[in-house]
Amino acid sequence: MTASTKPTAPGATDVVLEAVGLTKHFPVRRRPRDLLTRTRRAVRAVDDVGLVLRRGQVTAMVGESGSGKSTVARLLAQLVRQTSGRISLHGDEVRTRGGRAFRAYCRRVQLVFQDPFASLNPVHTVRYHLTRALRIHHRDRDVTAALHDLLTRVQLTPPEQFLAKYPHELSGGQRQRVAIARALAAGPEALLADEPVSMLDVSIRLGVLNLLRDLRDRLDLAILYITHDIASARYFADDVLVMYAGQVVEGGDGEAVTQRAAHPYTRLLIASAPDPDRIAGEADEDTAESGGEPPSLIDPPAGCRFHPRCPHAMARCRTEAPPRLSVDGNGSGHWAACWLYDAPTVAEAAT
Ligand SMILES: Nc1ncnc2c1ncn2[C@@H]1O[C@H](COP(=O)(O)OP(=O)(O)OP(=O)(O)O)[C@@H](O)[C@H]1O
Repeated sequence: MTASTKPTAPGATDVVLEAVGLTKHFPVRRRPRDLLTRTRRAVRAVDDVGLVLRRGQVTAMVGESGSGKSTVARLLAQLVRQTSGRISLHGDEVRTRGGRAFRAYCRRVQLVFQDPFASLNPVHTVRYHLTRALRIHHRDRDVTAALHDLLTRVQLTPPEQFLAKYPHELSGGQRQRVAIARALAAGPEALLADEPVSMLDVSIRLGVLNLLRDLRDRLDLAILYITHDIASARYFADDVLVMYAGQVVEGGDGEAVTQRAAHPYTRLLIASAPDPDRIAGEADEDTAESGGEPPSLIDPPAGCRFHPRCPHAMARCRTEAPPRLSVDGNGSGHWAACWLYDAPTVAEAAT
């Protein structure tokens, strides 16, 4: 049974941002032999990705390096243009770049980058960064009060102590809080957080994740949390999407995906994550054989892109790309793009 792509509870009115069939291929410079054969090659960074961000919910996008997560964030933030597919905010598709509707979209969908040091200008103070963002987006606001609000909201208090500081005078966690405050200055409805804690010391990561959770609850933000760390997604996200080689291979509510992972790749990710409860050397029998590397995105494998690494690969997996299939058949919304969940295929394989 193909899983429904319609949003489940909470209702469709809670949908803030939606992407359908989102695809980004980066052209690769042609080699001399490509000129002869007229081959046009491309890195298929994102292929046919669908996602929904809902008000007051965190959706985690998990996958290993190079799986296309950051490209999805840059597409949603309109920093790069998609090759195909559509992105809509409250049901309105973004069609043109420029103009009032596009500017409103860019205000309402804000991106927080992985490296707060690189995203803040070292020659400007916190006051400058935040004032500039406020002036661009809300010319009529009382700036002093707004600065105070923003810094309090990201728990940099007392605000007066931080306004005159330069990025190098702040800790990594404080810098990321300033970057988050700058995103909030626009008054967004969706926040795209691209590995927001991966450059921070382990000891302060939890504080920043708790801040994002607090913002989700207080401001009803729709948050996309991009990470390679499935353990943090388990802790933090309402919904989880798992990306492999440019495609989303599993999705559902956070608990289902992380506690009852269905796709062999998700199981591999979980088995590879450090887990203090697992005895060293002990491996899930499902994942023990799944070694190997992710495939080339210029020439990805036919069929399921995970099949060369999959311990359960069947003949069909090598030729046909699996659709989203319901994992439990009870309408929970937990799905996997894996032929293991196609009843006729499994029956055939068993005979
Ligand atoms: N501008 C670009 N031109 C060509 N290829 C690109 C470009 N940007 C990204 N890619 C390629 O697209 C693929 C996906 O990259 P992306 O950065 O989205 O992955 P990621 O999952 O975010 O990885 P990481 O966690 O390492 O950032 C990679 O193979 C990358 O080399």
